[in-house]
Amino acid sequence: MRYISTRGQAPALNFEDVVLTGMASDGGLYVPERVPQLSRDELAAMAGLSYAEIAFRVMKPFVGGEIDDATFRDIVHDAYATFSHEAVVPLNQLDSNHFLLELFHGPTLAFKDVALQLLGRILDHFLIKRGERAVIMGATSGDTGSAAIEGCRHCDNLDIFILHPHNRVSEVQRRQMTSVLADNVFNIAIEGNFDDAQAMVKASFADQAFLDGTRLVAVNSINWARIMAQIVYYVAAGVALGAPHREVSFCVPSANFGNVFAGYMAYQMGLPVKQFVIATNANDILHRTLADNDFAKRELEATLAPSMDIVVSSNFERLLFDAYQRDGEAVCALLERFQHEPAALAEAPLARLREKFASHSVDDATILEAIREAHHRTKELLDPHTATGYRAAEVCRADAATPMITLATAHPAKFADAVVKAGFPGVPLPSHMDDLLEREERYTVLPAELAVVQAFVAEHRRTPAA
Ligand SMILES: Cc1ncc(COP(=O)(O)O)c(C=O)c1O
Ligand SMILES: N[C@@H](CCOP(=O)(O)O)C(=O)O
Repeated sequence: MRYISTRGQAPALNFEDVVLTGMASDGGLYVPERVPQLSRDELAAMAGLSYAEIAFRVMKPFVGGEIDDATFRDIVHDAYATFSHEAVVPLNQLDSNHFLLELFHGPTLAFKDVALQLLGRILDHFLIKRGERAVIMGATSGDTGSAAIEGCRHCDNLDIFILHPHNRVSEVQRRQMTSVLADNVFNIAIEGNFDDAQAMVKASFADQAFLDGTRLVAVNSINWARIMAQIVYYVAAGVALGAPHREVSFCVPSANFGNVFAGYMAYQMGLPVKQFVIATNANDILHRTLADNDFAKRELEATLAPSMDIVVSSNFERLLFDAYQRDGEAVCALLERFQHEPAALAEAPLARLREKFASHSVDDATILEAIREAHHRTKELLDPHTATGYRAAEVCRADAATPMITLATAHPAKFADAVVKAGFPGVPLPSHMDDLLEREERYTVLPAELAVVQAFVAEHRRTPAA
């Protein structure tokens, strides 16, 4: 299996090298050169299998034999044994044809655990095999950070630097990161927003001189392995509800676009999907682009769904690459224009996107209303991100006959503020986090200046210069 860049200029890489990097050297993101196919028989045979077994079968072609089957199976089984629900990602029926796919039963209570429990183990495997050490730099709006720390902290060959926007993540999210006092974990609170943090991480991949030759690895969804692992739950949910014999639809609370892009990959692999609904909060660039071809940055707004407070949505580039029929030059030109001025998609690619994707944007007042409404109708207490999906699914679904699967991306206990604002007394943290609010914290506040952040990373990494 080879991976190519969405901007068409960087060298193609194999699986091992694509996992041990981040962005491509031309500024693009890696995607598989050819999307592996799952036949109807292969899909049908997955019904009733364990999540780990489905994961092994779906991901095996992406690994391309670079980890032997027995080892990869063990890695996958270990990763999903950390989840507190036997089904790993259970489907919860809300009404006759609307389901919640609960992705928050991992160690840090958000969907990021599904990929990061696996990625940490794969990185460990490759680094030990090579006898190499590496530095991780990641940007988080709250959930990726703790999931990455939890997934990678036991890997002695890694130093982990996570940048979160200072005072813009929930208290539980912050403490999940900053109370990990391991020697290889460094939390940096950036005086800026998520876009600032993500831009600094991307700039660090583009010019790695500050690390004197030490390898830099991504844990954000710019890393292909993040997408690969997230494809699995679309397939698992689809076959549980009758695929390949019937179509299903998905509604995905979206921001950096890794999650819904993974669903699109499942569809490209052969899962019959009728419709993808993209739900956004007030940071609605994805909705504006699809609805009005308004691909323009606006000021980032702080909302009740803070993990989706993102304007520059990384993985949209991967979808654009397909919409532009894999014309890397056109994608590059569009994204360079977007960096500096309002942009718009060409007519044909936009029409291609609209064939499969619908979208809806949900403001804070509507998030609270959706939390109350879902609880009234179904007794489920949704977190504010999932609430955007619940509402968007209702507004956008193409028909009532196709099962709609809304992705529940986080546990409500992570977002007590929104839950209380919606009129509920709050939600207890699971027992393994009982004392989270009393644990000692360690983090460093830094200005949103690339040179300052890079100097901090260079100084604190335990990895000696190569
Ligand atoms: C809880 C939660 N929901 C939804 C999202 C959006 O997912 P994505 O960035 O993959 O579009 C995120 C993070 O981005 C998140 O943490
Ligand atoms: N919501 C995310 C933002 C980063 O997204 P990623 O999928 O690219 O890691 C977060 O919680 O950090």
